[in-house]
Amino acid sequence: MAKRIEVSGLHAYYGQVHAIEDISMTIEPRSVTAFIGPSGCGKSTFLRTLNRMHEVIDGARVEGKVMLDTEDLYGSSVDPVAVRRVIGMVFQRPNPFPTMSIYDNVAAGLKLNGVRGKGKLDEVVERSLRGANLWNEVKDRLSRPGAGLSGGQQQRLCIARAIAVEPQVLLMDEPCSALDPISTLAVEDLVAELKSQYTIVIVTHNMQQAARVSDRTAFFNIAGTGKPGKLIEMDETSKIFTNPTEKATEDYITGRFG
Ligand SMILES: Nc1ncnc2c1ncn2[C@@H]1O[C@H](COP(=O)(O)OP(=O)(O)OP(=O)(O)O)[C@@H](O)[C@H]1O
Repeated sequence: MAKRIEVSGLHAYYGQVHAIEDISMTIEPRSVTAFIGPSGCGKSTFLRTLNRMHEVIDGARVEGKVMLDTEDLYGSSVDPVAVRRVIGMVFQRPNPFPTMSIYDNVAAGLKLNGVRGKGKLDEVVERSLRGANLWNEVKDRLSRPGAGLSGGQQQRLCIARAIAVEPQVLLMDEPCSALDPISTLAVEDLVAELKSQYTIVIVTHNMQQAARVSDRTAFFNIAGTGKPGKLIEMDETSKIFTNPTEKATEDYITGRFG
């Protein structure tokens, strides 16, 4: 299921604003890749170019190439909605559909994909909630609103919703920033389990988190206000955190940045 992402020469713009410049990298399947870097360096923008979410913003555009195994995601015959289906996304703030039950939150994407039949839906909902380490906490209240769960539970519900449709890649944009430390650990444990099946990319401001959950880390930086963000280096996480090649990376991870 997991696929490799190969990015080459990627630029992203918001109207006249050149947000990220000339990014090339390979994101390996069945592993976790972390994106770190100071605020405004374009981590979230770059993440959103990987599943064609960037272009939903008025005036936003992308140049360059993103390959998902052998498929060119920006190819002229590619449907962006289909791309978003195979490259799922989990956002900073848990965003369950507020009026829907826990069950329907997880089943929504399946129903949209035309899956019918209670037996099949029940099976996928249970498997996804188990996969998100949430089943035991919610199995007796599946018909209650998803919005009634705690923040950490809501985030795991959003992860269950994302994995229910069996994506090939899971993009996570600061998925723990609104969570308490216990819920954060629950989500990190989950990420560690999911990586055996998925290609996972996680944007995080928390460097301990990047060190705990990721196999490879990409450090992005920005030369100054109004300048585009750039990829400075990408390597094994242990290398980035102990012996980075670039001085800018070392300054950032040791807190000397700025
Ligand atoms: N909707 C938008 N319209 C115009 N400019 C935007 C928009 N979203 C982001 N930008 C700009 O693009 C640049 C990169 O922003 P982005 O949010 O990707 O950075 P980031 O590294 O994820 O930041 P943070 O860590 O603070 O979330 C910034 O200069 C930002 O102001």
